[in-house]
Amino acid sequence: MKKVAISIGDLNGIGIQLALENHGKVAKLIDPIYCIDKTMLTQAAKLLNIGIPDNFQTIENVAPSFQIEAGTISKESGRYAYESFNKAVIMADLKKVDAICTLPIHKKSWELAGIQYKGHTDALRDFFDAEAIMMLGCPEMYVALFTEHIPLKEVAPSIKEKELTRFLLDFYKTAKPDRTVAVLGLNPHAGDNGVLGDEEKIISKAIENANAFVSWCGEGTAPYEGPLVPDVAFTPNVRKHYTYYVAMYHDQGLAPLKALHFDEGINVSLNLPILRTSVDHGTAFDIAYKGVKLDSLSYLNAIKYIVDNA
Ligand SMILES: NC(=O)c1ccc[n+]([C@@H]2O[C@H](COP(=O)([O-])OP(=O)(O)OC[C@H]3O[C@@H](n4cnc5c(N)ncnc54)[C@H](O)[C@@H]3O)[C@@H](O)[C@H]2O)c1
Ligand SMILES: N[C@H](C(=O)O)[C@H](O)COP(=O)(O)O
Repeated sequence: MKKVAISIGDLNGIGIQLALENHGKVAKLIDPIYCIDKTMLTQAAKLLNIGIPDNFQTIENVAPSFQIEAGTISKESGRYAYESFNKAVIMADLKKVDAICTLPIHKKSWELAGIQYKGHTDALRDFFDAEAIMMLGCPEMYVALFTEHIPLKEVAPSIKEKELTRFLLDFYKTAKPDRTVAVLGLNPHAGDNGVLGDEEKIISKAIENANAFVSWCGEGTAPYEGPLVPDVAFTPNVRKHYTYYVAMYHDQGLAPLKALHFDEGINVSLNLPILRTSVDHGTAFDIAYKGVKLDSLSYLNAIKYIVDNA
């Protein structure tokens, strides 16, 4: 069975409930090591009124203990979530585990804790000095993000031929798409022949470059198509032609993905020396520690992806 380090996410959120409630199912698929100290686990389990399974394997000295405050942004919780993630990454880097699965963190809590990263992907990029790619989805549809956690106003200037070509080659190499990949335009109507913007010229050139490199290597012909008009790219008819999409920015790709596949979708970090998967949802502070029945499909699918790919 694969050994997997599970970082516990923001303890003021729903991650720990997901971990405890699904441990029985998860332990049938993998050998999980939860990156949480016994004291914090006991506190959370008591608040949730959930028993701790006998074989719930934890680690010690993750970070200083703190008082859990359900649904609250806090620097203590942010620090704990980050250290939990850090421990999981180190275990994977040292090959103590085969992969990591991350439960959700809160970005503001990380910021309050003085953490310079916007999320896990960003931190992994720095840790491994590698151009990690954020891909979310499920077997029906995967979306890779060319830009991710940056303000919208910075998206257009970030679209550069060399960087996008590199991204497309990295994505081809690590996602190993088995169908043609759709690359979205940036502007309304993909610029409408330059009437509404011209970043599509750069996108077209990067697609041309990536396709030429791939076919020059004898790997196949033209894995990429585009730039597609973004507002029709996810209509039912167009989706019949594609499983993989490359979006130019976060909400361009994740709004349609989460509208269609929020429950079952997962997050995978590609182009790294380790495998990391995650749920596609956040900390859900609005329902944390309230006895609400959670949807566990994303978490279970994130574990299953590791079983199939680690
Ligand atoms: N993998 C991650 O670490 C990750 C992923 C996405 C968002 N986030 C972060 O989480 C924080 C909160 O984000 P948000 O409020 O925009 O999104 P969210 O996904 O936390 O919540 C959106 C809605 O979905 C519901 N929901 C989410 N997961 C659920 C589940 N498993 N079962 C039932 N209902 C569920 C919530 O109650 C809420 O109504 C932000 O800081 C965000 O950046 C982290
Ligand atoms: N963009 C992701 C999502 O919406 O699910 C999320 O913020 C997680 O990002 P990291 O994988 O960098 O934590």
